[in-house]
Amino acid sequence: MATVTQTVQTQAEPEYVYFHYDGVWGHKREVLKGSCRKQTFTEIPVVDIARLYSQDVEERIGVAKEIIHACENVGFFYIQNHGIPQDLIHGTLESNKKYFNKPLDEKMQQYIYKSRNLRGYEPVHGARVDATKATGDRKESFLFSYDPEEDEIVPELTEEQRALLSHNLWPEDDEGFRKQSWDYHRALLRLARKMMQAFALGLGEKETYFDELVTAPLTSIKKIHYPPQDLTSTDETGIGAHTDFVCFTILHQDNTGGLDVLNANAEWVPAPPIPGTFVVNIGDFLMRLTNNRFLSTVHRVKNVSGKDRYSMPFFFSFGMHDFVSVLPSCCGPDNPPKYEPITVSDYYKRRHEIQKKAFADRQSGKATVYS
Ligand SMILES: O=C(O)CCC(=O)C(=O)O
Ligand SMILES: [Fe+2]
Repeated sequence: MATVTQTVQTQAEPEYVYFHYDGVWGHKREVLKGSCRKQTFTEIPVVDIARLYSQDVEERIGVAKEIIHACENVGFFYIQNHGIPQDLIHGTLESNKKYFNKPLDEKMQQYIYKSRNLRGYEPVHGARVDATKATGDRKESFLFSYDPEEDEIVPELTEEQRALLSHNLWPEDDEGFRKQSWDYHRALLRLARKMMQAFALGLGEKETYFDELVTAPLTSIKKIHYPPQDLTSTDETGIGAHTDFVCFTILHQDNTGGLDVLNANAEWVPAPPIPGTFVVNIGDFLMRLTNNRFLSTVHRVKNVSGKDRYSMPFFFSFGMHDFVSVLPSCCGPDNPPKYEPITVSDYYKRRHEIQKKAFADRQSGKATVYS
């Protein structure tokens, strides 16, 4: 007698990676396997930007094209030969460490919720990017933002424009920390403006296309200290998976490692430290401006090294008062603008409201449950 064997095909449940995007946690990407896998990156490209400083525009265009390729395909890339002196970086990292070594009550004098617009110090577990983690991010940070008086060329601003600027909360009696921070900021601002010119060139615009939008840009430097994570806890993370909401970020990471970047198959690709480089990543605002041509890529930090990790993202956006629409070179009859024009100020106001509400919900014990 013949036996009939019945095979029951069980469909595997899809797996997802969750992340924080556009101010909220809960966005997800399916982990793609087998024939469903897409063509996507498996490493982060390195771009040598020395030729951006060449007198020959063709040389500059060559680098700009490499940069655009990375923005479209990865949204993350290292820059090499960027021109920022190593001793300036080293001095700034040392002064950051000194700051984080101060007693907590001294640092809490600059608590971000004492400031009007979230500038200053945020303690360990103060932020919780990954809402599935009960304890919050295992990191402390100090954030300060653009001050026109500290720019190489002080921009002329109306009273109304000045009113939109941030108010930084500096530690009293620590002139050295403040001075070091602005020296580093000035150097990074010069580099960021250069990068903006490269984006313009690579997109086929005039090199100076964005110059007027970056005379008084919204910038922030976040000095971060990640103490070693508790390896026995599944609840610990350095910073949860997220996208940055600015135009782009120039990140300095020390040699500890722990930064991961999410590709289209929802695999985590490491972005290990490469001496002498910065990591540049595209944020939501530049993705918006390029009608999604540039990728604002999800990333996270897990500090499982057993050591302290120090990093410094420099976040860069246009001026607060600037009204920005999707770039003409990134839309057309078959590709209409996906986004309304918006001022940077309104865009940020919305994001800050979301952040303040999330903080208030946490304080009042209101829980959000994610599957
Ligand atoms: O610390 C890092 O390497 C990344 C930090 C980061 O992604 C952020 O602050 O947005
Ligand atoms: Fe980030």
